[in-house]
Amino acid sequence: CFDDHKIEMRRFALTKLRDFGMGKRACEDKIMEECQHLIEVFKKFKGEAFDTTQSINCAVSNIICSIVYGSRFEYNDPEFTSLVDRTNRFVRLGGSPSIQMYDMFPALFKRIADTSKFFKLAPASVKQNQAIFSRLKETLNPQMCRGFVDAFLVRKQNLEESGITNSHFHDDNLMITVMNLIAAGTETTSTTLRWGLLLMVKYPKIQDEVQEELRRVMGDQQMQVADRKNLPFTDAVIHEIQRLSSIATTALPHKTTQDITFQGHFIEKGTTVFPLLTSVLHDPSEWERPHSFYPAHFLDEDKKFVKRDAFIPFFCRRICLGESLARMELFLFFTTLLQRFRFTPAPGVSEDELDLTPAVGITLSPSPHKLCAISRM
Ligand code: HEM
Repeated sequence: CFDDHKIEMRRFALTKLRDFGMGKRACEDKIMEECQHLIEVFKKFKGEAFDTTQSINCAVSNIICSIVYGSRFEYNDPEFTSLVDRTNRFVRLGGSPSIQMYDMFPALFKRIADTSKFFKLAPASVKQNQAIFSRLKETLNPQMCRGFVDAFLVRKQNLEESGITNSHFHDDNLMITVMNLIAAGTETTSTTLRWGLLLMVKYPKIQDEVQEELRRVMGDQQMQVADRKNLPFTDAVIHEIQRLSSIATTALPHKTTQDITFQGHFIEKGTTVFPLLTSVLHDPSEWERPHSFYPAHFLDEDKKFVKRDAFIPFFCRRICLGESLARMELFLFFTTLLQRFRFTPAPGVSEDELDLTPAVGITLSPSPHKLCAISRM
């Protein structure tokens, strides 16, 4: 459900995220800078098998961190790695059946659900954010906001100076909004990217085609979002990665605003509904090969990219707040990594043996695996 304070926070978050570059050129530069850091980490493995989770999480998290806090972190900074690890554990634990049932029917499952591990994670994140906020407050300059937190603090200060003390701009709302943005902006995109690399390893012929298109159109040039339109096959592959992995199985809970009859079922106004995104992304009446990795879902007969109405990984109404950022990140990280590396299974593992069964969590992520990144340049 959406009350006044959520609407105000959502609107403020969206405006400020855009002000700090979300979906714009400035953000593109940040992502490309982060790609270079990620490439350096991958290169250090010298083609040996490794688990990409930590480094991809750090790279993706740094984008939302620099928008929210105003700066990025080094990948070996313990403050950062603990933040990223905790976000990861939070998402994994939050997807356990008992937490999911508690989320949907809190009154029924309050006593039964084992929420202890899940809720233990929150105090550490709160403490860590309080320390970051204090540092930002000490150096706050209202004329030069570095990120979302600064903008929030300046708005709060201005309201207080005008004598308004009951606004929604208070410390608790800052904390919850920041924690939501960091969690939503890290796990989703990094999980999708990890699916992308795993699928490239599993289907090397599709990886060949992507790399051939990148070579033909881009050569060694640095990627830009504007290049997407010239790379229809690669674009189709990225869409198909999102469709097949369907990392967010449901959207957030929504409430019906009027009585409605849906597929013969009467739903009363004010009922909470959980839209099942996977049921649409894998719907056999919408997709030719719903359970296969088939980039042609997004290509026409002339091999041009085509949009599909049933492609709704970000949902359709009151959509994901970070969609434009996520789309930019997926395109730039995926294409830059494939320009620089050939991805193969760990030695002794065949493509057939690679398991695509997802691990349970709030998002569906690949099961633990290692892969090799072999430098192409
Ligand atoms: C591949 C990446 C992503 C996917 C698949 C995804 C998907 C979704 C979905 C399905 C929702 C629920 C929408 C609804 O029910 O109304 C959502 C909400 C949200 N997403 Fe994303 N998301 C992604 C990346 C991001 C990023 C990078 C951010 C960073 C800002 C972000 C921020 C949010 C926020 C703040 C919400 C809650 C919006 C609200 O309460 O109205 N997401 N996302």
